[in-house]
Amino acid sequence: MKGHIFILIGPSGAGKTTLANTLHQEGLAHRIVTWTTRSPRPGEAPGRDYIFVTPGQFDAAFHQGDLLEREYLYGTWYGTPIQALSDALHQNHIVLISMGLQGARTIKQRWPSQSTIVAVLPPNPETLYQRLLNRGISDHDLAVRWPVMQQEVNEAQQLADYLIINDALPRAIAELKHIISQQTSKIL
Ligand SMILES: Nc1ncnc2c1ncn2[C@@H]1O[C@H](COP(=O)(O)OP(=O)(O)OP(=O)(O)O)[C@@H](O)[C@H]1O
Ligand SMILES: Nc1nc2c(ncn2[C@@H]2O[C@H](COP(=O)(O)O)[C@@H](O)[C@H]2O)c(=O)[nH]1
Repeated sequence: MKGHIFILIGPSGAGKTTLANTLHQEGLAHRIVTWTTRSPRPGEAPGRDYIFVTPGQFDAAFHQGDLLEREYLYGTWYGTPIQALSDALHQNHIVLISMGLQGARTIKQRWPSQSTIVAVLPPNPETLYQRLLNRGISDHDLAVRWPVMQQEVNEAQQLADYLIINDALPRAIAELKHIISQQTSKIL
């Protein structure tokens, strides 16, 4: 198996999804659609951005063994479908996925030599705050996500193999491509 999983971690709003979507759309990395019990945001499509399910459906999938890991973040469950991820690795894909810290640890333990953790961090807290507002975050979500931001930054820095400061987006994209090239010996 020569596939590789690049896991993006970091606080909410740091730009993990934006970076991942860019490389997915350019055909440079494989997307795994994960499961969540939250509702879609405006512009999100079921099956493309997430598999949106009820807590009951999520629980059933987890207990049937369909999810490799599950993580409770910001009052919501998230989980990775095991079949899709194993298939992608067996097909030698370069997978790029955004995850919470606990999920990243689980994947690293399972595929230590085939996974790389990349922390995506904002240039400063003010910019992060503004990006969350620009994304149209609700007062409730802001109250849940913002207070844990600094702890997420600290823990992400400790866990990651690489760090990207997502200031100017084109630069952050170039850095991510460089990391993937280094780890896989593929020129992106
Ligand atoms: N370099 C950048 N410059 C300006 N805006 C950016 C940049 N990167 C991302 N954004 C914007 O910031 C917002 C948050 O980005 P994104 O949704 O990708 O964050 P995230 O890390 O995936 O968050 P979450 O963990 O909540 O899923 C989005 O509106 C996105 O368009
Ligand atoms: N451990 C996992 N974390 C996941 C998964 N899918 C997404 N996530 C992470 O959840 C937060 C919040 O996402 P949002 O879309 O509600 O803003 C973010 O950090 C994602 O990376 C997963 O399958 N497992």
